Amino acid sequence: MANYEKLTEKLVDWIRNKVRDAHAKGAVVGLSGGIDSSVTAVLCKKAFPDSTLGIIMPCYSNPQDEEDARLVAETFDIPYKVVHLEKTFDALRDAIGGTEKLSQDNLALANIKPRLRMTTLYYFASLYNALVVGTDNRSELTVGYFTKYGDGGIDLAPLGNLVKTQVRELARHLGIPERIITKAPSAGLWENQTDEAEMGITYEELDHYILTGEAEPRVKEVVDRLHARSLHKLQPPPIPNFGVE
Ligand SMILES: Nc1ncnc2c1ncn2[C@@H]1O[C@H](COP(=O)(O)OP(=O)(O)OC[C@H]2O[C@@H]([n+]3cccc(C(=O)O)c3)[C@H](O)[C@@H]2O)[C@@H](O)[C@H]1O
Ligand SMILES: Nc1ncnc2c1ncn2[C@@H]1O[C@H](COP(=O)(O)OP(=O)(O)OP(=O)(O)O)[C@@H](O)[C@H]1O
Repeated sequence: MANYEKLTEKLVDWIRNKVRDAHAKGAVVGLSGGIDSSVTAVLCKKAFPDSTLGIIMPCYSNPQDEEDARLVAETFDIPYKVVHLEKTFDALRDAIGGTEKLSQDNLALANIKPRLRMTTLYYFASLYNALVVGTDNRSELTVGYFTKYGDGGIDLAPLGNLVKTQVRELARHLGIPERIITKAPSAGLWENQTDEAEMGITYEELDHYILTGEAEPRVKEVVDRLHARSLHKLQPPPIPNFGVE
């Protein structure tokens, strides 16, 4: 039987130690109204009851997600700020000559959203001498399902060793509202986007493969391909191993 009480204690200690090792004083978390950021924020709140800050950053997002993010902040007494990024997004899109349409066919544009959020989170982290605590889990990290230097631009990844289905169990243990646990995971980069539709596999299939090494050929093909293609996202930028002669 998995012990989520023990895991919670260990993760809370881990966050506290990592933040203290960095001589920082607290945690800043982007609150999307989804399960990963809700769990991360609650763990941070337990680690730093007086210095955890949630930031809600709507950018042409589903209004229900903002409501869910507020619900989590209010339920767990996490102080938060709301920073609207639509105007900034529009200004940048216009300056770089980007097209209007946010869609799967326009990832260059869609990936600006998580990168604006990253910039905002680092502003507050610097202002309050806190670390940016990321929400990426092991399932997403395995297949590179995050934006490089966007939601991948973080200081700590406490959920990075838990697959999505384990994050769900942890969320139940922490008392995250059920409607957040059961809604379809989405990066919210365009209308009606869902993680599973975009990846072409379910989290159940992905997690089973990660945990057991076994999957049907279709799943293996997708995961192995996405994994190989995104390895660069988890490594520092390559530097030549030669200098001037
Ligand atoms: N081999 C290589 N070595 C070094 N760098 C390499 C590279 N190949 C590409 N790159 C660089 O990486 C860039 C592509 O990576 P990236 O910019 O991340 O873009 P990309 O992987 O194409 O898109 C991000 C994916 O993550 C999903 N996402 C985003 C945000 C949140 C979530 C979520 O659910 O949490 C999911 C999103 O829906 C999309 O499928 C290229 O433009 C290039 O600059
Ligand atoms: N509207 C938002 N406001 C604040 N932070 C956001 C917002 N959207 C995304 N984020 C941040 O970026 C992270 C990646 O979010 P995204 O919604 O893309 O997918 P996710 O990995 O399924 O996370 P979650 O389950 O928390 O939604 C979130 O966990 C959150 O920290």
